[in-house]
Amino acid sequence: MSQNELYPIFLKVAQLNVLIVGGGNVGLEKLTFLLKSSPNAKVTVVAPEFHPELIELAQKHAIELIEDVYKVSYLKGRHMVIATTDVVPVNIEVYNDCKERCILVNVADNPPYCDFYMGGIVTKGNIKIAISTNGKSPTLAKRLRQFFEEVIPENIDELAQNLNAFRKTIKGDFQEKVDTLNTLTKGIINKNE
Ligand SMILES: C[C@@]1(CC(=O)O)C2=NC(=C\c3[nH]c(c(CCC(=O)O)c3CC(=O)O)Cc3[nH]c(c(CC(=O)O)c3CCC(=O)O)/C=C3\N/C(=C\2)[C@@H](CCC(=O)O)[C@]3(C)CC(=O)O)/[C@H]1CCC(=O)O
Ligand SMILES: NC(=O)c1ccc[n+]([C@@H]2O[C@H](COP(=O)([O-])OP(=O)(O)OC[C@H]3O[C@@H](n4cnc5c(N)ncnc54)[C@H](O)[C@@H]3O)[C@@H](O)[C@H]2O)c1
Repeated sequence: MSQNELYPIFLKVAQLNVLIVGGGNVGLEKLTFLLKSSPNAKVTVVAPEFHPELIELAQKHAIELIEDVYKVSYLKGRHMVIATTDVVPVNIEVYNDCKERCILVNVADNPPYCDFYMGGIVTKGNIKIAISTNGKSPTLAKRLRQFFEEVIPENIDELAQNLNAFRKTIKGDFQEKVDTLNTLTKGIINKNE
């Protein structure tokens, strides 16, 4: 069985500069999922033309829109770039320009030109689960996201909040605190014990 070797991290996109190149259907889809998970993400979109829904979404979230074709100068100060244009050579140019500058880049729907993949994301308060199929089936990523959105209870966040409050009250050294928290939470997964 092949193994997913991607390493997931949870980015503070509100303090990173993200550039999306292209503002059509795919640009809208990527921006929608980015903002659904991270409503305060700092994003700029550059394109000569924008999907009307993208303009609407940008206004709601203070997203900067630049009405222009891609130029390498737009990479200045960016940490992460997502290329979504309908012109393959432009997407490849964005990819190469980013690689030269060590900027993380994703050419949407084009795995060989991705340093990272966007994932399916489930958020319940402070709890977040990211799903990857290693690029094998984005449809399955979507279905798994929908499944976990259904089955994970809304009040899972209360559990996290209560444990956070409790963890601040525990006395003892680090190991004693770890032991106390592990004993307390054992029942969450070992239902039969
Ligand atoms: C998860 C999600 C996140 C997001 O977009 O933010 C996401 N794709 C989503 C939906 C979706 N995308 C596509 C379909 C149509 C059906 C299908 O093809 O399955 C559907 C389903 C639908 O819309 O119903 C088309 C598609 N996508 C890729 C290819 C190329 C290829 O696979 O080779 C093609 C074919 C293009 C063509 O035919 O030309 C590639 C990628 N899409 C990824 C992410 C990365 C892998 C994630 C993973 O590991 O699973 C990766 C590798 C790169 C990337 O783009 O980051 C989001 C669901 C969000 C949600 O609902 O929660
Ligand atoms: N729409 C889909 O669901 C889908 C699914 C799979 C693959 N794709 C592929 O993804 C690509 C994009 O699809 P789309 O539906 O978003 O296309 P689209 O025509 O809706 O959008 C393309 C966007 O790229 C912009 N653009 C064009 N040249 C540019 C440049 N030089 N610099 C910056 N922006 C530029 C356009 O102004 C527009 O905003 C296509 O190659 C398509 O075949 C699309």
